[in-house]
Amino acid sequence: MSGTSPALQPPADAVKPVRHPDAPAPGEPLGAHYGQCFGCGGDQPHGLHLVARAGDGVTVTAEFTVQPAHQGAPGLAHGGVLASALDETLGSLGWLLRTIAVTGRLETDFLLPVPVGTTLYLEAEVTAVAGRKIYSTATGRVGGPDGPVAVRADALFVEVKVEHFTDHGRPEEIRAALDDPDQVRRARAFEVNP
Ligand SMILES: CCCCC/C=C\C/C=C\C/C=C\C/C=C\CCCC(=O)SCCNC(=O)CCNC(=O)[C@H](O)C(C)(C)COP(=O)(O)OP(=O)(O)OC[C@H]1O[C@@H](n2cnc3c(N)ncnc32)[C@H](O)[C@@H]1OP(=O)(O)O
Repeated sequence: MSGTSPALQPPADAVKPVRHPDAPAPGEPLGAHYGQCFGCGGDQPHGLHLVARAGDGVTVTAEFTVQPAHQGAPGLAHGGVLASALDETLGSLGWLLRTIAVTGRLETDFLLPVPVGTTLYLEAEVTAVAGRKIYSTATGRVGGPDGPVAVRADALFVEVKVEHFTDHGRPEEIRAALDDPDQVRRARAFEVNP
């Protein structure tokens, strides 16, 4: 069963997404947007360490292998962790639009149990854009990139300014991020007009 609530139906004035001319080339790894990110950060010991690559158009692919720290039931991935993997993959679409956006709504279907040790093969695509609202969809397959869909999601991301983070993040992490030239460069890579 899957379905999308009215909140995730693009409005009549929505347009097709446009891949930014400076988007990473298809196949290029996107890297982490923040080293401490639970989804993609390399410095987060129990994080997902999800690795995403640019696809064609406004799409990305990603892989994530379920670790023992990600269990809900014995030997099975926690649903919230799988939702995080979908959220992270959908979030990485911002690299292709060069837009900073945060998840407003995420609707997830869990179709198959996912054992520890499984690699989840994720794909995400922006389907429509309406002003600051970015509509997108994602799947996570098991057994290979063409295997059965274990999880899927539809989402609404909302474009924000960098002040969304600097105004609301805990000051010590924000200070550290602003003092890190690599972090500032990564944040700018998301923005059309840094
Ligand atoms: C140098 C330091 C830099 C540090 C930054 C570092 C790196 C930055 C780079 C990239 C990072 C970017 C993203 C991270 C990537 C991946 C991680 C995965 C993604 C996430 O995990 S991210 C965390 C979870 N996420 C949140 O923490 C959001 C909390 N939330 C809010 O911050 C607000 O809620 C916000 C901003 C969403 C909206 O607030 P707002 O005031 O700006 O705008 P407003 O409310 O007017 O909404 C505008 C239009 O969206 C519609 N709309 C809004 N929400 C809706 C909903 N839920 N359902 C249906 N429609 C909705 C409205 O109905 C309206 O529609 P309309 O225009 O038609 O009226």
